[in-house]
Amino acid sequence: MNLVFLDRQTLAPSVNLRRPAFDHHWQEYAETAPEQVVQRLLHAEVAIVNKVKIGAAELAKLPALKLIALAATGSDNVDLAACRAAGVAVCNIRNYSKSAVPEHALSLMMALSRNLHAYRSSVADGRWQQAGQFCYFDYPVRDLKDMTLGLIGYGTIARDLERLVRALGMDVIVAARKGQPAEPGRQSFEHVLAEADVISLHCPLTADTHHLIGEQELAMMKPDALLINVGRGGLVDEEALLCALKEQRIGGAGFDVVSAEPPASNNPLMQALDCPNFILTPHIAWASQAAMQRLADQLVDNIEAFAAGREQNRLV
Ligand SMILES: NC(=O)c1ccc[n+]([C@@H]2O[C@H](COP(=O)([O-])OP(=O)(O)OC[C@H]3O[C@@H](n4cnc5c(N)ncnc54)[C@H](O)[C@@H]3O)[C@@H](O)[C@H]2O)c1
Ligand SMILES: O=C(O)[C@H](O)CO
Repeated sequence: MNLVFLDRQTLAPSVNLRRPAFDHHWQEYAETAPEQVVQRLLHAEVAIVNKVKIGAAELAKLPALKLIALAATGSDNVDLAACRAAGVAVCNIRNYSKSAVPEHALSLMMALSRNLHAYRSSVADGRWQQAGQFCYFDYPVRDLKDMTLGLIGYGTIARDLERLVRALGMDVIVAARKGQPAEPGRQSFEHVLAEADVISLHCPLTADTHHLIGEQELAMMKPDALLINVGRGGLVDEEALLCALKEQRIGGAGFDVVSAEPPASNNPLMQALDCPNFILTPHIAWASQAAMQRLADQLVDNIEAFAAGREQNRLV
């Protein structure tokens, strides 16, 4: 079996990626540009990708391909419908980041609610020396205790985040899918937007969730609410968020993801970086050594399962 990993560099060099325990030929590339995908996968039965895009146009030219093994939970870079139509199986990685990503989301929430970023910058700028007393109050400092977290998407990561924040004394409400009514355990999407002090996004990026949060939704949020996005960039209309931040219509935003990564310098969120209440990290919520190693082990498990004729973590 020919296995080709198109973007090996998306896993840190410290990760031990064992070779599958069956006869195979392994080829890996540090990175792959869109125009190189077909040529590199021409003889591959198994394509391994983290973020390289594979769509209907590529699949049409890859008759040998049998499996796309995602080195990620998110599958928005692969056209699942086209894979189904082409008879190409797809599997992803599950549960590997259930500590890492919730901890990152919580870090963003804490940093924003206490304005750590703004205070750190002002200390660096000499503001403390000018304060004339032992402290100063340029930015609000808020406790998460007694705040309400609104979860959009309630899978592995969201449930672990819920466990963490409940220990801090936060209340948690979970949104029903947009356009669907409230049901036991789920409040309507609009109710969650209006009631939560912190909104955190944990659903996949699909046609249904693209720009789930836009101008209208931002306007429904409390004026001091925080928006956390460790899911996917496309979930939020970035222009609308930039306006809301600049016009101080929301309390702050903590993002680990943007719509195109790495972001172009004209990405709206790059223009939000001078807002003291906006924090952007470079898609590293998942990237603890422990989580990445779990991902790498599960990636090879998935491929071995496929080779043995077992369905494991299959999306298609
Ligand atoms: N920033 C990072 O480093 C990082 C790491 C891992 C995962 N992620 C992202 O986080 C997402 C969630 O990961 P997970 O492990 O919790 O996945 P999961 O599959 O366990 O949970 C996703 C949840 O979203 C729900 N959902 C699907 N469509 C929805 C919709 N239209 N509206 C509301 N909910 C919807 C699903 O029912 C499911 O409960 C992934 O899809 C990925 O995009 C980011
Ligand atoms: O979806 C995921 O698992 C993260 O984005 C890392 O690839």
